[in-house]
Amino acid sequence: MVEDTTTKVYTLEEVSKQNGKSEKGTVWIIIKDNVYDVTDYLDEHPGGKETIMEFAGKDATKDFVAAGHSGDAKKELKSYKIGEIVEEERKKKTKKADNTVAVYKNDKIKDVETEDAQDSAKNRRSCISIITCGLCKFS
Ligand code: HEM
Repeated sequence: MVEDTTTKVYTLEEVSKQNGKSEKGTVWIIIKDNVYDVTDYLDEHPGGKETIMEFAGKDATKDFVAAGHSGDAKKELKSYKIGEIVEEERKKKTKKADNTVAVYKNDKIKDVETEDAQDSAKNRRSCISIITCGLCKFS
């Protein structure tokens, strides 16, 4: 039998529908652009069912990280992964403008300039240096 290794991708809208209110009562959450089906974990959660239910169908990254979960908790989380968020809707490395990308740094999202933008900034700086030196010579 050939194992299916392709990762399933979901839109934010698809995840938002799995908020525990459907007929099956399925609960999905998003942590760092990964999608987890935690339906069977709710009653086991040492932090309580309601803590997770608050994020049913939503992104729980900030609060999951803020709770300071142990390595064991992170390992456990992995076993509930069912897929990832579609590229265009991911928070990590989402192309923002032509010359910036959003990246995760210390669990905060930050826009950084791409190499092209950094190169053009360097070129601008060296042009200014040449003009300044020229003006100094003639004064
Ligand atoms: C949805 C967001 C989540 C929040 C806000 C959250 C919050 C918390 C909090 C506040 C505690 C501390 C409970 C206490 O000390 O009384 C805790 C413990 C714990 N949580 Fe969560 N939790 C979340 C999701 C999850 C998920 C999805 C898993 C695993 C599948 C998980 C696994 C654990 C474990 C194993 C503990 C025990 C302490 C530890 O090993 O870190 N949690 N959680």
